[in-house]
Amino acid sequence: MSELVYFCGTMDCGKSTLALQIEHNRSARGLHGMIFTRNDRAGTGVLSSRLGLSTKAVEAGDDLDFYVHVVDHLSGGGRVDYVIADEAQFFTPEQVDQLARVVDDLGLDVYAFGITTDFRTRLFPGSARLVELADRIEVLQVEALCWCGARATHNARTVDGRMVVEGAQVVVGDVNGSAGEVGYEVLCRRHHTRRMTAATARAAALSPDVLPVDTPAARAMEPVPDA
Ligand SMILES: Nc1ncnc2c1ncn2[C@@H]1O[C@H](COP(=O)(O)OP(=O)(O)O)[C@@H](O)[C@H]1O
Ligand SMILES: Cc1cn([C@H]2C[C@H](O)[C@@H](COP(=O)(O)O)O2)c(=O)[nH]c1=O
Repeated sequence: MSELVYFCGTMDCGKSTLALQIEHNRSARGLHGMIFTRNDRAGTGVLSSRLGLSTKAVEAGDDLDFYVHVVDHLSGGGRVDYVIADEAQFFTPEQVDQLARVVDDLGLDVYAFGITTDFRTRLFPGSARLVELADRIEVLQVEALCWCGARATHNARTVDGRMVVEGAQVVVGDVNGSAGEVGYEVLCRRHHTRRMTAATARAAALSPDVLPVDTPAARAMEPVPDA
């Protein structure tokens, strides 16, 4: 039975890497995948992972109909055995309906990958529709970690290491943004709620106004004395 599977997690937890592994394993057995992405950091028409691997992909703008695209390919004599769709949070809800139709009407497995919530902890429209429609939701098992060592569950948007809570829902970027630019940092819920990033926690730990806290995480934040 074919399935719509939604693989989700925070930024930087290995979603694109898993997408590339699924593609590798299936193509190594002679199967043909159709690969889509949208707004990958590496550029248009490419699905890339931070491990350095990448593959060509169809850029899925708002006007792309996934179902029509796959049907057109099959009608032209092409072969499609499964579909991979990365950065699925950026898809429209209608596009997620089209992915479900690829499963139900064409009998193909669809593997979608994306973050569920934005920097304000709100669902992306595409992710919400995936949660509503997916046959299976898989949370990635490689945990991204908050600076405190807890499992990271939320994505913070940062500028110069400080969390920001205003701005457009979609701003393409990476963890560890450069100075003055929008970046992202994954945090546990407690530190997302307190708007405490690694940089602000470090600044607070160094401040003479703050009482010393003796926890492993606090010790890890302490400056290393000169040798
Ligand atoms: N230098 C490295 N050595 C080992 N693993 C790395 C390295 N750089 C990144 N990674 C792994 O890659 C993951 C990010 O993979 P990626 O597929 O780009 O994430 P996502 O698509 O979820 O944002 C990190 O969580 C880490 O596990
Ligand atoms: C939280 C959040 C993220 N984004 C962008 C930033 C990246 O370009 C992608 C996520 O990519 P990854 O492969 O999962 O690291 O989403 C955004 O536009 N808005 C946000 O709120």
